[in-house]
Amino acid sequence: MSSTPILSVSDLKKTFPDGTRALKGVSIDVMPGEFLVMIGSSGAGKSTFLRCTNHLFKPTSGKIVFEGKDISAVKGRALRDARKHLGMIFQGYNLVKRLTTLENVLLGRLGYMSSITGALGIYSREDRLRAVDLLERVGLGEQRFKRADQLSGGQQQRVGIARAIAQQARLILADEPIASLDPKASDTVMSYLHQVSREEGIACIVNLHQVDYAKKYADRIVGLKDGEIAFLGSPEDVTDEVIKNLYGEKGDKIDD
Ligand SMILES: Nc1ncnc2c1ncn2[C@@H]1O[C@H](COP(=O)(O)OP(=O)(O)OP(=O)(O)O)[C@@H](O)[C@H]1O
Repeated sequence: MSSTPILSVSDLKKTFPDGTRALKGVSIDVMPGEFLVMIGSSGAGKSTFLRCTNHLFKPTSGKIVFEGKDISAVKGRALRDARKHLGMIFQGYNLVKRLTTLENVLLGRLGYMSSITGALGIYSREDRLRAVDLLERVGLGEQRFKRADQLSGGQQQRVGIARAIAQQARLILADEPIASLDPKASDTVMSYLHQVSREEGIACIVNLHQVDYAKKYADRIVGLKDGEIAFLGSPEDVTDEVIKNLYGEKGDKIDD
């Protein structure tokens, strides 16, 4: 791993208009290719952190440096450019339901096309072949002509992973990618995500409720509590005491 972070967040704060202080000064560096998992109880600020990082929410203050560029206050074209290498796997923010699986992967190429070819969906042969290849890598080669809304939840998340690679993402933000999946589908999605992170050198920040999955896959774990980092360390350092501090009780377990 290189020693320059792909993402460097300093003193990020987010206060919502109703006065809720969701982030109270979060600082973290994410290294290229690093698989970081964020845990913490409901309302701790995990989603807000990811949404501020990709500007779905406007941060109240703080600095966000992505690929060496300060993107804290970018807008319009500069924001689109900044997001070019930022993959997102969000619940309900993921696929265009009426398009096929393959077309959804190809959407990852839009940032690299002119607005006309993009609007007309004129993808190069190279992009198409690569998209088919990527779907095969996430075990969905056979499903490529199926409409996205006919896929299972786990399959949809895997399309999101393929699309992020097509997009040449350098960082994937995944907000509870396995929240509504059964244990088998959860493990499949997590292992594909982890595998592409390793193989492509794509850094990931994954918000999870399940502590066991966090321990199984993470290089480092961030524990958020009341909008602040309460734990930052390796999976082995997540002791029962850490869990008790974060959740006030034992963390969720993989129940299969
Ligand atoms: N749009 C909003 N307006 C006001 N408060 C909000 C808004 N979005 C989130 N919050 C509040 O900010 C805090 C952090 O919420 P956030 O969704 O980031 O937590 P989380 O850790 O992702 O929780 P969960 O695991 O349940 O998704 C909570 O108190 C939440 O109620």
